[in-house]
Amino acid sequence: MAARARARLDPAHWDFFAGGAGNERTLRDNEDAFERWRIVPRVLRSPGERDLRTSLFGDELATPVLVAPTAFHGLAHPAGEVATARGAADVGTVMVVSMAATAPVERIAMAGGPLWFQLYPQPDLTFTESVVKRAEAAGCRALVVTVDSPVFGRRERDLRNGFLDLPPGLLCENMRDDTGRVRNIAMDPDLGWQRIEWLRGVTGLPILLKGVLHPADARLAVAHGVDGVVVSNHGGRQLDGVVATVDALPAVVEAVGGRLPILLDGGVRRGTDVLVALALGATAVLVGRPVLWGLAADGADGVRNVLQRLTTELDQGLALAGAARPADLTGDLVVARP
Ligand SMILES: Cc1cc2nc3c(=O)[nH]c(=O)nc-3n(C[C@H](O)[C@H](O)[C@H](O)COP(=O)(O)O)c2cc1C
Ligand SMILES: CCCCC(=O)C(=O)O
Repeated sequence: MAARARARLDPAHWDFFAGGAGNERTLRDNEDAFERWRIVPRVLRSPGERDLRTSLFGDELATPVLVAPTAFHGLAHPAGEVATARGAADVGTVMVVSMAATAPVERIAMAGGPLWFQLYPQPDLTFTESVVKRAEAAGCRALVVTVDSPVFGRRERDLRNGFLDLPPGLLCENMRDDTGRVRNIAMDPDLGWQRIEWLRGVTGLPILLKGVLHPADARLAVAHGVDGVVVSNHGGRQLDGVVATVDALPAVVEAVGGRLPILLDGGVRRGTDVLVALALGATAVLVGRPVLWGLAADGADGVRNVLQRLTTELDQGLALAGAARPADLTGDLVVARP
């Protein structure tokens, strides 16, 4: 799917989607780290018909594989995020809409599937609040606050390509203010826990923090009353050299101690990767680039295809490991290779 996407994309846009920060160590390591885990299956457990349904914040999803928020789907396919949302809705999972989407959240919502909204809190609080209200009004079911980006990562492919902004005709439609002007997305170096407390007062939606890697931050997330944590390094696009997400997961799971759902993204490319993440304590995973490859290759069908394949592989993996449902995937079913 990646090869088909690459053949279709402008090379600078391929680099924007595929690339990471710095030497791309973390980008590579997210995938490689899954190679270091091995499954220790159970036998004679009569897994029967598997049941992949996953509850999150009161909604039931058909699969624990969600669509990570990624920017600029209009670069991948003319139907952009609307096509992505259709593919996700078809498989019965959540699409997390990026704040940097090239389609308005109201139109993405027309695909009918469950949406969450990803937020970069802006220094302008009045505007930030208006974006949150807009996402709520469009029917988004949770807010995913990206906390790993006080400044933008150094993406050398984009610097080399001179890829700085969207081409004419594409805009960050959810950055329109009440005068109709489209604002630039600001990264806020002053973002701190007080902003999370402020957000808690602004919205009744569940709040997830995306980009937690350190167990101390996971404990603070619990203390601040957030509703979920996404173990993520932004797909290796922010700080290069950061720990791979599946390697960071166990300590975060231990710190949270079951008080919040923990999700993971980064390097999930196979159903067996999902299986390993769930066995290590994640409730669900999100996929970024594979969804973009599906979108670029085949639009909504390609997105559906990618999500369905991961789900089918997970289903088969569950049966072969002796599990009937995600909750049966316990930590004893995986070992780290020496
Ligand atoms: C092209 C691209 C754009 C992204 N845009 C956003 C974004 O707007 N907001 C955000 O929180 N994360 C963004 N991310 C990070 C993803 O949500 C996710 O953390 C990452 O892609 C997961 O890794 P994977 O691509 O290996 O599955 C982006 C990632 C990519 C590849
Ligand atoms: C202003 C767009 C930010 C997109 C993003 O988060 C990424 O490219 O990783």
